[in-house]
Amino acid sequence: MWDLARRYTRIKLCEFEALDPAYEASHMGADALGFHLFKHQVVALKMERFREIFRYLPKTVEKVLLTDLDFEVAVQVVTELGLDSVQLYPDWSAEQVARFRARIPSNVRILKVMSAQPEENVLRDSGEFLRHYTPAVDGFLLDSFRIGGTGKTADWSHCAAVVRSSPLPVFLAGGLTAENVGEALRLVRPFGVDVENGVSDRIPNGPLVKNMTKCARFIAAVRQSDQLTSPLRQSPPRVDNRC
Ligand SMILES: O=C(O)c1ccccc1NCC(=O)[C@H](O)[C@H](O)COP(=O)(O)O
Repeated sequence: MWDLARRYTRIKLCEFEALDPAYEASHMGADALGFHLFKHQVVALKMERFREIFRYLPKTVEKVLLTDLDFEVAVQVVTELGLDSVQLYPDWSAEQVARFRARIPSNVRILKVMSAQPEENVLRDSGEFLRHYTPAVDGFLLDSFRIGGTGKTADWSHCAAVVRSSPLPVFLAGGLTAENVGEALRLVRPFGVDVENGVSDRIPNGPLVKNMTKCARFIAAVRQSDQLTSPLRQSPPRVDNRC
């Protein structure tokens, strides 16, 4: 579990494919970094790449695998990679998630992805969704859409209602930037925030690459908002003493 007594907004930056940006982001103050491994990708190749990156990251930075892999492959990958968390896309039942948890290292946190479009969720009623998965997971990642990386924001009043009714920590994702994250935090008050497009640049006809200036501005905006919105919010511990 996260140390919930430490009241600062957890910052999760996605998606990392190379060592340099991951290393820099983790020393810049990101709490968690997201690594994508989806079914259509070559599992062995990506595992090799991630292993190489993980060798150089501070242990205190949470390494999160985003995945839609089938059950047995996911167990193997999560077990072998030495991750801190897994962000699950498959719509396994809570019972299946519990079986998954029993097969992976006990320190690995499970985040269940939830769409802010209720009709995209396996259980359309948000309350029912939260109740179903709460016993099996450690938190939720509430994204604007079922398929992430859209760069689009959701209805933040709906997200705020989800956060209020969730017994577990919720990460807000979808279209966040250094410019709008303060407002998102004020309205939604999530446990953490997740961002991809807002800290990246699109290579024309190519992939997203991390823009380290945008990463730094995003982290600074979250920390500034923590100071402004709640006197109870604290600064995060140093990078070598984080939880
Ligand atoms: O990022 C993707 O391309 C992606 C594809 C399929 C499933 C999930 C994906 N990303 C998940 C994330 O957690 C993103 O960080 C999240 O959707 C926020 O993205 P953005 O709106 O670009 O900030």
